[in-house]
Amino acid sequence: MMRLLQTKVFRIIVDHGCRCKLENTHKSIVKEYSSILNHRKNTTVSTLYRRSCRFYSLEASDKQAAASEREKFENVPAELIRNFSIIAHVDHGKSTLADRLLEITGTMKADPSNKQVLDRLQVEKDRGITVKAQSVSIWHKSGDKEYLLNLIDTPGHVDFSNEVFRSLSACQGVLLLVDANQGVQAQTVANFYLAFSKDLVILPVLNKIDLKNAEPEVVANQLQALFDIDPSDVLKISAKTGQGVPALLEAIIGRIPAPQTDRDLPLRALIYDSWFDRYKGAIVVVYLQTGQIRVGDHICSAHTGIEYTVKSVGVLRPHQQPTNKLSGGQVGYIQCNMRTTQEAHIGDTLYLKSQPVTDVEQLTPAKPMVFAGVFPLDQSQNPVLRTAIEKLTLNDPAVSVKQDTSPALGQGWRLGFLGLLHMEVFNQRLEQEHNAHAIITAPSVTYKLKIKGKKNQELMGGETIYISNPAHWPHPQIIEEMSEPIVLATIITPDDYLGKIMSLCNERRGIQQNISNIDNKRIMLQFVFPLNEIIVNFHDGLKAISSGFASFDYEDAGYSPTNLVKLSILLNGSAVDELSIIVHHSKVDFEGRALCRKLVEIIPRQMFQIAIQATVNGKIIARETLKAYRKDVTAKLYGGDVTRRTKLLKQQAEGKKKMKMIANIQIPRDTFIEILKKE
Ligand SMILES: Nc1nc2c(ncn2[C@@H]2O[C@H](COP(=O)(O)OP(=O)(O)OP(=O)(O)O)[C@@H](O)[C@H]2O)c(=O)[nH]1
Repeated sequence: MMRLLQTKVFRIIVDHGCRCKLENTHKSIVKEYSSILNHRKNTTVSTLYRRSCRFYSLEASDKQAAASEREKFENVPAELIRNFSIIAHVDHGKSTLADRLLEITGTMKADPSNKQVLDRLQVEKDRGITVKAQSVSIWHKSGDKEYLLNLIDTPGHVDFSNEVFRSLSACQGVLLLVDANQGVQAQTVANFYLAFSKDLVILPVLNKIDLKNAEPEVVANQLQALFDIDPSDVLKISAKTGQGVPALLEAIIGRIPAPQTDRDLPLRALIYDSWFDRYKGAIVVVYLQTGQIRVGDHICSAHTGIEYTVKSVGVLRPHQQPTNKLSGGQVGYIQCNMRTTQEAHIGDTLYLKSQPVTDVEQLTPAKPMVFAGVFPLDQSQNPVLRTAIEKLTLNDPAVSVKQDTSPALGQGWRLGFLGLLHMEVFNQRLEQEHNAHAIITAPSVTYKLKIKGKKNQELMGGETIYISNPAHWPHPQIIEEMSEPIVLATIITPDDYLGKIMSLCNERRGIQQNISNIDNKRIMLQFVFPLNEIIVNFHDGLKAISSGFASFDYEDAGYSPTNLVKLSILLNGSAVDELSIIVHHSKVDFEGRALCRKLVEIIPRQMFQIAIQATVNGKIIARETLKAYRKDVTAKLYGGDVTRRTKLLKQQAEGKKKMKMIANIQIPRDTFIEILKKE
């Protein structure tokens, strides 16, 4: 009977001209019809017929709705478009505001489980931070007009400010979000000046006004004191409860200008983001400055000159929604079979082959600040790691990549990152998104060295070289001058913590430049720091001594003369260059002792004793001894089941896989980073 009914159901569908669908999606139709089939005992064939007709007429109306929405996207006039980013200090509520905007405009159903939906990467969910800017197109009705709002949720952490910078090239305005409880923080200042320098309209928005400690008036006054923002222009919202968000939507429409574009001019599509799709290759996210682009168009890259045929275009909702064309002023994606990561160049402009354009806008590429070696656990995993790095750098173009080799770790790469968090996130994404496991060496900055007069070793006399790998540090006798990268840092703190923060800055060789009051409780400090003093642990240290209240941001400030030495590590007499670091001469003894102490903690005891020594120019300055010990994991087992013993030994073997054999010593793969983390 069941068979008969099923057959009838499918025949009915076939009779309604859905043969193709039936044949193609047999399983899914059975699933979709399961509710009908579940009631089959009491259902007549004619009821099934009626239900199936309703089902398909519903599907047809869905299709119609999708087609009319596609048309809406294709025909939206530029005057009805608003392109903006949400920028703010870490945790001031950007992603939560994006959630509310999606809900209030009906792009996403209101549901308490909708939390930071634009933070789609696993690493973002794990860490609760945004690391990747995410664009989304939403419709909003205001009066009798429907507007297309293209919003970009950006990261807040200083290491990802490059994402903010790129996103701003697709915008005419920004929402500068400030937590009404915490007030203006270091990244608020940095983000304000970034948007200001790009001549964007800035909508100041105070968030979290639902919190009982919120002080919207005080924070509005801070904005006035620092940025000359009129307090009456400041909007007050709670991204969590939605309070004030409808008024914010009206302000976006009223105060942010529509993009200035001419759709009759030749196409100029600025690439500001990209990602890699396993089946479709590189997909680029573009802002159309002028012109139009359609599926089937022949386009060229201004950067590489390579030609492509457009396979698909569309908008991000935030999933990909295909359209037939994109027009000037719009933000959307283009898939055109770009095969390699180098082809999808951020800041590149795509134009129509038939209408070449010149003088294209260029986005300055991000400048990596921190460098580290990345090596496979064993050389057989080299191809996997290479592919993973290639794909990930497409999604994270701020990472620079160069081939590298190390005597102990083999063939690998030297990667440049914007900061330590960026490096950790990249490593986590390699593992989570590409299942590629790597050893990452201690991060270092790029030093500038001038080599003495005549030709020395491989180097030319008088030559200036840049060294980011301590293993390549030349002999001190041939160095004439050395300088290190410095940064101008901004710290904002309640005045109670000023004393402790000053001593931390002095300890890190900071030189004070400026101090000013933001209001009667908060102070803004500016310091120049050597970059290598703040890449590891400075931010955490600052947070710890200020109970989380101080915030920190920095920008590149060039190079400054210095006096540095290479601190090398010997394990049982063998130099392990991968563990060496460059330190200021005033800190050599302290750092040498700290490094040896750390290594004793990190390296597991082994069958033999290990001498750990720190040396500078061949002179030993610190030593620790790691005693011999064999961990017998089965020691606690008295007789019993042999499978239990094998299981323990297997677990021990798995643990060993995470180690690297260097100078005959098993070293855990995270040693290289752990040693730099100060106690
Ligand atoms: N009470 C209250 N909490 C809020 C509000 N907006 C955001 N939050 C909370 O603040 C925390 C940070 O919010 P996010 O939206 O992740 O902040 P973000 O600025 O996107 O963070 P990053 O992207 O990491 O810089 C979360 O715990 C939110 O629930 C608000 O209006 N009121």
